[in-house]
Amino acid sequence: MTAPTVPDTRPETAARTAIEVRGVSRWFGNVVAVNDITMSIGSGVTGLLGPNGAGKTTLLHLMAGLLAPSRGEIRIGDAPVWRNPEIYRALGLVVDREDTYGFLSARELVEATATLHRLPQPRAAADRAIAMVGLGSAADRRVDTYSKGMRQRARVAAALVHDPAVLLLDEPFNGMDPRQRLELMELLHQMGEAGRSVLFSSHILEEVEQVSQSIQVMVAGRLAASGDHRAIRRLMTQRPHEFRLASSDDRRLGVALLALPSVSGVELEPPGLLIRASDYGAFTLALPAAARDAGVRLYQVLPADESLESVFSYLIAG
Ligand SMILES: Nc1ncnc2c1ncn2[C@@H]1O[C@H](COP(=O)(O)OP(=O)(O)OP(=O)(O)O)[C@@H](O)[C@H]1O
Repeated sequence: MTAPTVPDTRPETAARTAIEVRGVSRWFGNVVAVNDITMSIGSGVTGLLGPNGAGKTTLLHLMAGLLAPSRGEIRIGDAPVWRNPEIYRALGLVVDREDTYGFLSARELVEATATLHRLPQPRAAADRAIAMVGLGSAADRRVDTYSKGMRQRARVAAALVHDPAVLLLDEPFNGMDPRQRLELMELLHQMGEAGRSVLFSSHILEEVEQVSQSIQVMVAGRLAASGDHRAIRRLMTQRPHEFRLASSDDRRLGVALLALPSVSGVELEPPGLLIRASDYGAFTLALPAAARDAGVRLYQVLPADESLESVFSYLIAG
């Protein structure tokens, strides 16, 4: 039997520590949850974007060594993840479940985690992690008296206590209010800036593009796209799209819009207009000027097929 490889987690090598996913599939009976994924995650913040059921949780659990790949391999740094408990020195995971012991304070929770990691000074490590997530003043209160955002912070502190080079978070923004969301985004950003590889899953593009340097899009178990937020936004907006418009003169507006290169169809559908645009981004940019030039006042512009599923199915079809 070969000895488990210990990944190098010194801060100066963290920037090089990447998660390498090579040809990984995972199936559960007949369900293929992750289908032949190859990706490489470097330092900084990466968003794993996909609709419900895309396979994000399964992929994160594979990366965290909690699940065996049915095929392929995942490595962190130079070390395989599966059957390699040493990997947990380099890895922190925040799962998508409210499974914190409510009777503990955040400090007790984080210190217990530090002890499990056999850190030499668990108390000091817990204090550091709690300060990082900004829970200082509430750290000695029971976790079940916290808001959802505070509980999430406590769980992030526990995942961070051993200063891992890689942090994985499953839907960390779920159920948070806008302020808590911003605070957590700032924290992820700081951790990425410090050279860690931070990967978090989400089904909301706006959330992912605000904080991620790079985005991996998963649909139906497959990697559908990857790139920086501009490239992904472009992919999602330069696509055919339908809009419903209401205006002071729909007929006149319809004629004016037909002249736009980004418009491929116009139908008068009282009480408004149905527009088929060949390019979402170009159309939304051109619309206000076209209406103004035609002397028409716009009352309403509604995307007619804005569901995330339609965006994602376009991506896999494309
Ligand atoms: N233990 C399991 N047994 C059987 N099927 C599973 C299991 N875990 C996941 N699946 C299936 O694999 C697919 C991917 O699920 P997964 O939870 O990874 O997706 P997800 O993108 O995280 O979605 P969500 O955001 O809804 O959790 C789904 O069809 C799911 O039903």
